Amino acid sequence: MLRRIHALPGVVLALGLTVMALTGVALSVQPALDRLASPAIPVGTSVAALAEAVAARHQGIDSIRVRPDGAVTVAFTDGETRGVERVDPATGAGLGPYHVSETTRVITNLHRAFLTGDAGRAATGAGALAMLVLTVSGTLLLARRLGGAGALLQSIRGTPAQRWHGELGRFAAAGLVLSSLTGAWMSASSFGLIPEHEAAAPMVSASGGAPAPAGTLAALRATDVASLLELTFPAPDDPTDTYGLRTSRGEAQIDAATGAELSFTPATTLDRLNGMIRTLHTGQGAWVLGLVLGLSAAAVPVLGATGIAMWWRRRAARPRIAMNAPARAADTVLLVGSEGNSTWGFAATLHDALTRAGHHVHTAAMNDLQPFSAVTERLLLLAATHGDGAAPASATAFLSRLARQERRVPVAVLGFGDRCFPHFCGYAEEMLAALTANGWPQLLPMKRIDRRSAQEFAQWGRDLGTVLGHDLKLEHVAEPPKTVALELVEREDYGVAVGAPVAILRFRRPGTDGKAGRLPSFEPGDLVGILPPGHPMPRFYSLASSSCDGMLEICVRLRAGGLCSTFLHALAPGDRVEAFIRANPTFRPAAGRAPLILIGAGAGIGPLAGLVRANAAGRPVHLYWGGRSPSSDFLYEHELAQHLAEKRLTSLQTAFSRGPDGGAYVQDRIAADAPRLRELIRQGAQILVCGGRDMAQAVTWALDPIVRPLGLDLPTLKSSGRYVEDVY
Ligand SMILES: Cc1cc2nc3c(=O)[nH]c(=O)nc-3n(C[C@H](O)[C@H](O)[C@H](O)COP(=O)(O)O)c2cc1C
Repeated sequence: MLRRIHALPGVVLALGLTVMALTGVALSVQPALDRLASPAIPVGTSVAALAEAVAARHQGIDSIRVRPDGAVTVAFTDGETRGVERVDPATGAGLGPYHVSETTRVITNLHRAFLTGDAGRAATGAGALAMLVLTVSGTLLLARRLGGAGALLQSIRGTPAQRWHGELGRFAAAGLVLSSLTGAWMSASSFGLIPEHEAAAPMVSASGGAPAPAGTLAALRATDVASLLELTFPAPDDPTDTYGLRTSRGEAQIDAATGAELSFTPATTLDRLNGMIRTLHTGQGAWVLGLVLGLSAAAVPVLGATGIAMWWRRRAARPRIAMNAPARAADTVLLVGSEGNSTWGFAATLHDALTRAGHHVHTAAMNDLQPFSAVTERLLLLAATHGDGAAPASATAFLSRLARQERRVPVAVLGFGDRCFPHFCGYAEEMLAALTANGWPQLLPMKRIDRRSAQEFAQWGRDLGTVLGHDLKLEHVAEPPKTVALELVEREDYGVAVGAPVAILRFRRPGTDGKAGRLPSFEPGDLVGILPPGHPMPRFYSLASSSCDGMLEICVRLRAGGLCSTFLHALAPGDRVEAFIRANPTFRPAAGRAPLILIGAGAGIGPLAGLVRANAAGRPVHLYWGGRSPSSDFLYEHELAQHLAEKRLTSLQTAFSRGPDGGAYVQDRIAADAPRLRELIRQGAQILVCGGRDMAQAVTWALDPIVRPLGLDLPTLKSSGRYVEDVY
């Protein structure tokens, strides 16, 4: 719901909000320019002295105004000539005619009303409110994603669009809340929805005597120019007319002959509030605030573009569910937890079969769980597992939402996973434990589906049909991933002599006329899915290059009986494979220049070497890597030496289990380097680990005593994104 509140106005109003924001940026620099252009208003100069100095240069004066931008102007009538000039508030000397440039006028009009009068003003008012809703909902979404309000400043992981959106959003949030609240207020008061105080001056009777020179009038002598807003002069041919003196304290009428204060109407709280809101919105008279608000507004176009990119990606990735019943009318609620979208395909098959059997089925992402209606009879949960037994993207908020659900209905959990992972269907199990602990009745015992097995899914469908009292045939045909052909151009072989063959394989996209084609976009640490010939199930490998390197590189260890690794190891230059890219945004270096500690073993060096290669900016990067023998499987040996010389790599520690020095593992190097690693972690270093599960486990044991004295532990580092793993 919150995401919809954020995404819908964001996508629909992006263009209008961008116009308002960019014009706001242009106007925000005006107070600083005005501050430079206008002489400072002195303290200690009386309004009387200023009025007298100005009166000496003109035949008739209508008013002296101190404008919100700090300029002091005089409206005068000299015979037939009327005009407005800027004056020096200290001396009353003329500084030339006052005018607002045509450009500023157009920008202001665009900002306030899209150049279209009242309708435009109403639209910008609604835009300000929408911006407020977007900022507040965006902050709540970010807090939810990072694990609560207390985690709002933690590093943000995800795709580049997600990271830019989150980083800029939290940078600009305070300024945008201020601008949108004050903008909505000003818009409401311009339409009379909030009263703008305009107290009528009381009727007074002036003495009617001959007007005295302005410089002699007591009430004007007692008022400092620093507090002046406006002084209106009496009409020269009307002896009963008075001076009108408006200051921040209120409005007074002054007798033109005696200088006595005939009336005083104090400024109300509403007057002061309106003035303060105008200053907070425009920054006029507060130029630093103006610049801060301008910087916040400058983030809006980027927030709009990245927000639309994220929305489009999510929309395009999700399969269409035909005949999706609204939640309030559904007897069956089917929720999906998926990262790579394949579980959505199973959900669509189940949804169709249940709908054909006469059920009203509402299918949605697990994060979009809504309170059940009175007609809801059952809940079906289809959940994949990602990370290391973790929730997939569309289920991260599910368990906390489930805890708020009042009604319990019978529930069936179907886990999707891969038996090769130690936490097979770990997230589905975590979910089941939470459901059981909270007293949810089970519709069916939990089932785990290995590697998207259509047979296991069909079997579960039969069991579900038995419980529902009718046949349920689930014939799922997995949609094949959209692949591209890749051609092997180069291979390097290692490790044969030590019984651990590893190949570095470099592919290109075949193009026309023998030229390379355009590779899909990817970064080191993303995954490439490769379909072994005749097998629909892809195998995933971590990428050791970025698409900017002009080739796709992977490091593959030959596994005994491994279908895909055997296929890849048999490839010769010129051979082709069918492949697709799967982003792996959690395994990325955090933005900034904090040191990186890269730890890996064997073929796990692939993505780490790719990260080092991409470090042209010379960020401190320390690599710990373990192999078997320096003479047989020292992967990337020459390239790493070059990276050290070019400062892409700061330090390299290797460990060889069959080395000449008796053998050591990467965790031994870590333990031996404890003081240096502790110092790097104290400086905010991020740790990225890639390789086999046993190595990763041994690394956590070696690191734990290193981080403890810093008041840290690995779960904390993991949850803040400072310890990330790509483990297989
Ligand atoms: C990076 C990655 C990590 C995974 N981690 C696990 C895991 O810890 N346990 C598990 O059983 N399956 C794991 N899997 C397998 C997925 O759960 C399985 O492929 C599932 O069908 C994916 O569904 P989805 O495409 O809807 O996200 C992982 C898959 C990937 C790509």
